[in-house]
Amino acid sequence: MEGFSRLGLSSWLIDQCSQLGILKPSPVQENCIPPILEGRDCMGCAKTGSGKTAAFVLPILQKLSEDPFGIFCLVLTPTRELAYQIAEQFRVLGKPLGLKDCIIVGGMDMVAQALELSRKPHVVIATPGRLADHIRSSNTFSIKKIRFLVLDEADRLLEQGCTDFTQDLQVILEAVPAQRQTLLFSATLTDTLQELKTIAMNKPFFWESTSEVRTVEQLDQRYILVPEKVKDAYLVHLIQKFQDEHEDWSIMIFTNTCKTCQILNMMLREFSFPSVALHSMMKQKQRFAALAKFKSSVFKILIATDVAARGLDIPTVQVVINHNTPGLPKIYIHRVGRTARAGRNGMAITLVTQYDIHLVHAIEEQINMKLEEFKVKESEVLKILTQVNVTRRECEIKLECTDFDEKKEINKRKQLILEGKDPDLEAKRKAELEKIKKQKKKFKEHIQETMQKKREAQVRRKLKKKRLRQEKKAAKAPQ
Ligand SMILES: Nc1ncnc2c1ncn2[C@@H]1O[C@H](COP(=O)(O)OP(=O)(O)OP(=O)(O)O)[C@@H](O)[C@H]1O
Repeated sequence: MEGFSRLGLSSWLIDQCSQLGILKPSPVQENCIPPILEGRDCMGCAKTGSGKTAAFVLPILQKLSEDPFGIFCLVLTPTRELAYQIAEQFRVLGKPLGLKDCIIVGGMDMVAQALELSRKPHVVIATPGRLADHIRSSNTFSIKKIRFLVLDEADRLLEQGCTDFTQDLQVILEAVPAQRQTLLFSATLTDTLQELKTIAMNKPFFWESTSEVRTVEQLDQRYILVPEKVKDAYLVHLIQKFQDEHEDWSIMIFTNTCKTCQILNMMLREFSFPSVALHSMMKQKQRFAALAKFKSSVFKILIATDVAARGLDIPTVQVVINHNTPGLPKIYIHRVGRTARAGRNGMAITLVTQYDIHLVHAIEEQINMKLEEFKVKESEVLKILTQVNVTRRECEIKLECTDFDEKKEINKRKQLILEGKDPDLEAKRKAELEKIKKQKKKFKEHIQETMQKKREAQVRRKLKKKRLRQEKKAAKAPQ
């Protein structure tokens, strides 16, 4: 208990912490809570599962208890599930305050959210897209007086990845006061440090854990080198092995696309594995239900896209399997961070094909350690290979009979409309770009072909000259 009071936190907060089993501050809490309580902006970069959420929730609650009003704090986070998780921490730790929170995420009823916002909750936890929509369309609430702005997974919010938050972020930053405390947290802040400094301008306090290795010590990191065609058989074999060898087990599997996620889930269920999928093509209610069932161990396997890669705190996860090697080391760090949290042990296994070896090298360079090979009896895998591949193909055919691809197309169109673009015009533009690309490729190939022909002709000419010289020499030589 001594630890937290030394940081300047009140006894009621320390009592709340102990109810969650938080007895001693973790390094990120120890280092970031005092400057936040002093009123400084803060950027905290610490490993996955090291307690970054409480590092900002605790000092905010302390400040809120001293001068309570709504809306006091705005937390932005990249995914809907993460918003609910953060809200839960605020709720539990802030219970004695009678804390009112409000979650503003996409996929949920906008009118109900607008009503909740108008009731001036103390804390708003939001994904940028939906909050920006509310700011654009409603004048029944204001975030002009907030004291705290938190960007959780701050580097992701600034990235222009497949979901680009930057425009929405701009709208939000224009709606919050310049006089505020800004707190930025992530396990991977360093790449976006300069951009982050433009958001946290109040002489930010920057803290980064000093350890050389960027993943947690308790995490056993392995790889299996597999040909693409036998990947699924390896996956099924690995799951079977964990099921056979462990009483209490729970696995998260990451895939690169919604479709693969869906197909693999169907396939695992064909093999009677207790699995459930989580990806952005699912309805929000299904997403929450899937996560809740996995958290409560009704399902032991969660198969997900990178929508679940960051922040989710599910202590029971013992193993993370990367069905594809992540293209960016940062994504790898967050994915494998879903296990071995808060001092627990865990294992991460990455399936690597011959085409992904350079990606593994990039990951190893970033995390500053080598992955070890996970030994598997190949003969065991070969026994199930045909059955697994046939089952997968059957699942693919089943999925083709549904409107999955169509839905994807509709979602894409919806997204473009939300971004203020005309989907048909965009399709035309894309087709034109494709055409130009093809023409360029053809032109390049044509040039390469011409150059090659020239080179060959040159070689032929040289050889001919050489031959002629030799023939002349031979003719001149005495018989
Ligand atoms: N001081 C502490 N002692 C023990 N457990 C803690 C402490 N602080 C937080 N925890 C617990 O550790 C777990 C991980 O915390 P949290 O989700 O905040 O990690 P994180 O650093 O935000 O991870 P990520 O980078 O993956 O988002 C949670 O279950 C939390 O309740």
